[in-house]
Amino acid sequence: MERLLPMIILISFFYTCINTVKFITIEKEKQLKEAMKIMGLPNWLHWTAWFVRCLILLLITISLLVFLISANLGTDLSVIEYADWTVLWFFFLTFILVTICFCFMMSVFFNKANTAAGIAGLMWFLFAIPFNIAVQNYDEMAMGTKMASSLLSNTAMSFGIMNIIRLEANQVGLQWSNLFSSPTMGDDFSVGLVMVMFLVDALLYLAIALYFEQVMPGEFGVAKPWNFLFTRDFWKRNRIEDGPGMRQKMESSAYFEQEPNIDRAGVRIVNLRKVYGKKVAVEGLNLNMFDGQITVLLGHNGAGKTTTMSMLTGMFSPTSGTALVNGYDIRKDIEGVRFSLGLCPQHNVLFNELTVAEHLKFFAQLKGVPGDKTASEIEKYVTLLELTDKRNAQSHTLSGGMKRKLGVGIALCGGSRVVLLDEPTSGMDPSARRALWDLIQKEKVGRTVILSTHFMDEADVLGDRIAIMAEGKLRAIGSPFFLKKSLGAGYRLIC
Ligand SMILES: Nc1ncnc2c1ncn2[C@@H]1O[C@H](COP(=O)(O)OP(=O)(O)OP(=O)(O)O)[C@@H](O)[C@H]1O
Repeated sequence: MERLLPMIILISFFYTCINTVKFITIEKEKQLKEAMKIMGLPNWLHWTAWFVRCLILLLITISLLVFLISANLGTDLSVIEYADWTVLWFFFLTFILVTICFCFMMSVFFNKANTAAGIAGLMWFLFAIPFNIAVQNYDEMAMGTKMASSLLSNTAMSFGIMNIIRLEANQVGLQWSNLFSSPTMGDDFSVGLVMVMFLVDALLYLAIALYFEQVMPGEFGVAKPWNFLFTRDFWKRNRIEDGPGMRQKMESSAYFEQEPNIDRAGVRIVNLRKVYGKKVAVEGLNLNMFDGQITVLLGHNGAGKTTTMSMLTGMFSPTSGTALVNGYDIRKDIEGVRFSLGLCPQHNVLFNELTVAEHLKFFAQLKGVPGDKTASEIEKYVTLLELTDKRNAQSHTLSGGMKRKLGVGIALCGGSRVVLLDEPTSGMDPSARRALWDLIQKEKVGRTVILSTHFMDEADVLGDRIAIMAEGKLRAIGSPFFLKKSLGAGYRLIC
């Protein structure tokens, strides 16, 4: 029983454990986590939500387990006769705290959900190996060795169960009064010490998870330097107030129009460069995008528009150069950048089970809209997006065009100051495109809107300024009128 019971407990936690790792990693894999963080989800809230969810599930598991092993049901599992069930329950409660932190730790190292779940399942049982090796000569083991092996939570749990069974054999059982006494003469290791080790392990696993999440964020996200904890930027929010003083002299030429006379630029891009392996996706980009204007990034497939936007939102880190978004530096303070950002990514990032209204509510609240104002915010965007009939439809039941509309609504809601729309009208019919154009025009007041497209007509209608990109470089920038004048070819009909 000393070996069998730990194994039964490991198996009963196994399913919840690998599922938790899987679902946390799915959020990462499908970019949902980054999308939520871009629109204001604080990291602590993300982990707390997962913690509470797992805690509830595992509390049910341990309550059933304690009932099965300690109630006198006459089954093979009814092995506990003398122990106080409240101490047992508390023992398992500390074990589930460390188990949740174990799941968090496993999930940060992988980008693919199935790989993460597979490896986590394997590690779950590997973490119990030291116990299975040590169990034969447990009584001869030094205290230090027992403590060190207990850094693996499942080994610590197995030691704990072993002591609980020995206390049963002594016909006293585990009680609050003997929590820190060993059932074996001359041994200092006890169930109480195991519980202390659970808490030490939980803190250790959580620290590993939070640290590696920052330095190895995976496919999406900006990696912090390994010593980020010791840098000033990590502890101090650093905002540069934008205004006339920030105005740089931009050379005007045949293809580059003089900048408009607007004081505040929501986005200032300085020498931004991104290289994927050997492919230079964005090369030395210098561009300012102003308040109250729609700046269109126009370019063919592969011109570098999405890469530029991804760097502005912190989805990818730049190879060199930087940008100030609303005064925050994308290399140093991505949380500050995200404070005022709304994003409609190129591929719809929606929760299948949430309805249109629930999406708007969730993202509006993430961006800080107070509870009593969310209803009017939902109403406003459901009406503007012409999705009134679909307000209670789950997102997976919407058509492609409706999903794009919802994505734009999510980006705009909550008063985002800087709004990035990556090909917002792709897959829409002509009338829906025109309706969306009207909406974007109406909503640009007081915001810096950046929109990418490869449709010339869209750029012409929407763009206050159009930045033409090709092969990662800015080739021309100016108002539609300026560009038509300087780049226009062919016939000209003047009426
Ligand atoms: N994750 C990646 N790994 C390697 N190369 C990439 C990656 N993402 C983009 N690229 C390359 O970088 C270049 C710019 O791609 P990007 O997606 O930014 O272009 P785009 O202008 O947004 O095109 P589209 O209109 O098709 O979305 C392309 O040549 C693309 O193949």
